Amino acid sequence: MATGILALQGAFAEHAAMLDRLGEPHFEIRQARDLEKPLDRLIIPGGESTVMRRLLHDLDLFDALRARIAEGMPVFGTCAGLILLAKQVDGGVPCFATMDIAVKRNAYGRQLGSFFTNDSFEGLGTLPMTFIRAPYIESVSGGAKALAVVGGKIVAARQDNQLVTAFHPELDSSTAIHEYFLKM
Ligand SMILES: NC(=O)CC[C@H](N)C(=O)O
Repeated sequence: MATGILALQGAFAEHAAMLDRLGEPHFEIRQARDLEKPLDRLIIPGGESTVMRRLLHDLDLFDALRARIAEGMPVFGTCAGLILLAKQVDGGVPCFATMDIAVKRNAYGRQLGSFFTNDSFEGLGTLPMTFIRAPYIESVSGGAKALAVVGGKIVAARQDNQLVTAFHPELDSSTAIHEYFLKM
């Protein structure tokens, strides 16, 4: 199985390191030509969702990737990646809009925007969670289901082939969420 990591901007190298730890092959997606390779699943990293959204269009990646996600290719979005998959974005503009979640960007405000906690994740037990200028999910609808709630806010969700976290599992020691994704 070939895992592509969107590598336009942000924390793509950390996801690559995580997949290396799991012995899982991967490649970077930087330009349309990279989509000629077999692609079985996609990771969209954290970073700046506004910049990534613009680059996806400028580099002609948007339509092909959106079609693949809509067809059911497994996709894992962390932080900015979560924002890019959401149908509704408070404080931003939807991008792929394939997931029935409403998200709030930079939701914790400047002071509290970055923090660390340990909290429970559906089916995986207690996991480390690093939040960096994080969004949270205001609501899930349709086929989307919450997988983790921290301080009353939904911070992870899944809808069929789409998995999102508001935090950054690629920055912590636990490989559990990446393993969960690789089994989807
Ligand atoms: N760490 C992150 O990915 C932050 C997301 C960023 N605040 C955004 O809106 O894109």
